Amino acid sequence: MIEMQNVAFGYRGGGELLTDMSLQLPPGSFHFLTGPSGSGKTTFLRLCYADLLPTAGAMTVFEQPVTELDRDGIAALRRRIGVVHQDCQFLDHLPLAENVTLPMVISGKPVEIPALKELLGWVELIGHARAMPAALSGGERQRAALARAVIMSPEMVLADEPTGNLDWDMSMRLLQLLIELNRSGKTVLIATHDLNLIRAAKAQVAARVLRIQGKRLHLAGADL
Ligand SMILES: Nc1ncnc2c1ncn2[C@@H]1O[C@H](COP(=O)(O)OP(=O)(O)OP(=O)(O)O)[C@@H](O)[C@H]1O
Repeated sequence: MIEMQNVAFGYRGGGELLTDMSLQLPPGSFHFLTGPSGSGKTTFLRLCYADLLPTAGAMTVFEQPVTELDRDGIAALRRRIGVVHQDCQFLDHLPLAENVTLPMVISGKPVEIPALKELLGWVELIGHARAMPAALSGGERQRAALARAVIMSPEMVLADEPTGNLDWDMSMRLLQLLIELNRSGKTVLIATHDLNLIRAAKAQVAARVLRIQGKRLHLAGADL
């Protein structure tokens, strides 16, 4: 699903932030990505959904070499990936339901109310459909962001510190949703610094852990 061979990335004007990364993320797999603050986790996720392109090496997403895709190709690739951003990125003047359905509206797809209700029910936000983003708790925001990430039925879900500001119970609720998505066949990749979250997940799914250390990507051992 994602394959990297000796991939490197550096922001313009800086040196290499990530270097010599080789990796295979098979379809249906569940991975965590961890590493110190500033090590490049968000950057790595952005490479995965072709928001950034490698500065060296070979990388394919859904078997397509990302550096050879044109704008339409990249847009088509992104439609197959749902992203939960670190800061949720809601439009503050739109109620929750409109924020969740935004990807459908943008791509010109009709919003089917029963499907929307089912999705909001799944994330336990039916009663908050008309709430404005500012009136939501951290956990509600993250669940709404997850609903928005999966409304287009992506094959892969990437989440950037989805439990960053949540208490343990709320983190577990969100983790459960991500595990359910994986059990329904979706490939899941979660960036987190929370080792307890990783341990809790590993008790339930065959999750593997990638760690960024010293600009390189390592597959962590079974001890974590
Ligand atoms: N658009 C950008 N232009 C230049 N440098 C950037 C840009 N975005 C991030 N960086 C730098 O790249 C490095 C890695 O940032 P990134 O956000 O990927 O790390 P992270 O591991 O996700 O951090 P955190 O855990 O704190 O969210 C940081 O030093 C950051 O300042």
